[in-house]
Amino acid sequence: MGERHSPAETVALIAGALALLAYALAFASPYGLRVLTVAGVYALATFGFQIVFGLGGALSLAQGAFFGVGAYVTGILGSRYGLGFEATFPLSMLVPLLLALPVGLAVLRLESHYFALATLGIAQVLHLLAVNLPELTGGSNGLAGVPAAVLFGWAVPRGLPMAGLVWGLVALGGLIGWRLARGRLGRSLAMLRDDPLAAATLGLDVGRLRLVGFGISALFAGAAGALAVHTQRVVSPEVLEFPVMVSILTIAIVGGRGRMAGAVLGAVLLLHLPEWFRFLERGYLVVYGVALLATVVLAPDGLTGLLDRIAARLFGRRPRASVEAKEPPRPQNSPDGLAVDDLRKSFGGVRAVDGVSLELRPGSITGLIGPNGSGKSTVINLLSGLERPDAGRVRLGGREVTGLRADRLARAGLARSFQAAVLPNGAGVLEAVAAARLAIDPDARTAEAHARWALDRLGVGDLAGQGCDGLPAALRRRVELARSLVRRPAVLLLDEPAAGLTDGEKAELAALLRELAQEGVAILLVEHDMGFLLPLAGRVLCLDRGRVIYDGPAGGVRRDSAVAAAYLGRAVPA
Ligand SMILES: Nc1ncnc2c1ncn2[C@@H]1O[C@H](COP(=O)(O)OP(=O)(O)OP(=O)(O)O)[C@@H](O)[C@H]1O
Repeated sequence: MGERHSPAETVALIAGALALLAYALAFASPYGLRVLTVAGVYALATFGFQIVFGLGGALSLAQGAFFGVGAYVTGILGSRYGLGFEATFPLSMLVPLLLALPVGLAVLRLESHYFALATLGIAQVLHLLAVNLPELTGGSNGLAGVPAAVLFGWAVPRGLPMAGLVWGLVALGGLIGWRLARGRLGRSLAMLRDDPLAAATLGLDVGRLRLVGFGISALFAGAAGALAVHTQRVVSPEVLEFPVMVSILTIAIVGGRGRMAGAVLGAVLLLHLPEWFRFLERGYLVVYGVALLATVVLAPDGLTGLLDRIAARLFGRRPRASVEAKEPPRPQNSPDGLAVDDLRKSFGGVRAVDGVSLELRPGSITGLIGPNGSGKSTVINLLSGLERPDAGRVRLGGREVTGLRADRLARAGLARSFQAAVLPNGAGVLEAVAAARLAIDPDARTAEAHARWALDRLGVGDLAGQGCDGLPAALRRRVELARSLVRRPAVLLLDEPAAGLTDGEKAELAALLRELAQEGVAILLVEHDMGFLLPLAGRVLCLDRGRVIYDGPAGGVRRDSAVAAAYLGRAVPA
């Protein structure tokens, strides 16, 4: 999170760079230099893939295709039109980007496996085009005699100069990729990787973020494709075939998902393995397969993850710089709260929500009860934008917001919790809470200071340095609530926040909710636990099969015959 490299990481980076330099200058044969150059090309292509796939979790199988497009743009413009590197290189990045944007708009909202297939389709269409447009592409033979990269009038020869050019661009690309990954984009992408719906309820525009990631991946792939052609001096449909994609995917996974250093490490290793095991001849593939399997099984976070763990064991974990708590500013709370009129939603034949009207006034706590399956969660999903209503109107702060997307509603001041608290896998607690302000604070340190304030307010400030994984359910709920609180919402929708809490914890939660209401937040509380809910809520609505069967003061719920009938066979919960 916005932090610099640790000393150990810096030493490792410098040592790695020096080792590569020494090898290139003193030991590498011309052939060895060529392998090293190609490794650099693949590292560059993988930087982009680390952003879209490693961080964003979108398995884009178009990365190989963008690489191929970049290669063809340089090949065609260089060999047919005699354009120099200063023109072909940027165009080799731009054309894949121009391809990625419309394609991305069309396919990025698909579910992950359909998205992977759709992007694979792009690669196949491009391959067909490359083979079947011989006037332009040279057909299946491709184009030979692509000129050297001409830089400031100097034709960069193969060997050391070309290796220098490629690795110089790898250093630059790696730095840009690292900054992107550590910055707001990378942190946002990492938040939506595991649970895009939850990320949207924090105000992140999932579609736009993925599109930006996809576009960046195309830029990197195009740059790599251009350099590949200058290294090989030929371009053929092979650059658009699946092995390129498989190599990029393997490099990312072996090196470590989402890590720029992983892309470099993975590329150098993967390109050199065949050379090191060449003496095994055909047996090499078995060794390669076994090495790959071993890495995936033994180092699931890749080689960089493994190195991290070794470093942590040797030097101990880095103590987190302690973060000063800072109260996030309150936005102008919407004076009118949330007003819902005749909301309806059916799933097939099931009328999950059937004409619900309610009003959440600033400073009020409203309870929503009903037997299992009566539509309570669906109401919250409709109000938070995760489902679109079939009919009805919703106004937030006096503004019509019916059918608005979850991220827009979140940015308009609405926050929600889930029945099972959703926290990002592998993230630290402070990081997870700070991430809830990604849509508000561009600066990570400010977001962390606000996150610390929210955790303190929930009495779990001491969790700040811990990871989310493995937290007990009650603490997960508090951390999730901190993620709502840190955004200073005007309207807070809570789905069974007291489930699984001890009596003491419930009392603390009740006190906090009262405080929030006093500050002007409008709260909707879905709850089965009447002992918790009724003393808190001013007003209670009871749903049965999607309809409101009680709407009145909390005190009247237990005496109401319709409520009793809805819970027939079960007593109205204690
Ligand atoms: N995505 C969906 N697709 C199909 N049916 C759904 C969907 N979501 C909810 N339903 C149905 O809508 C009805 C209301 O469900 P909902 O989860 O809103 O109830 P609930 O009151 O929150 O229940 P619980 O107290 O068990 O959480 C149920 O019959 C449920 O099966």
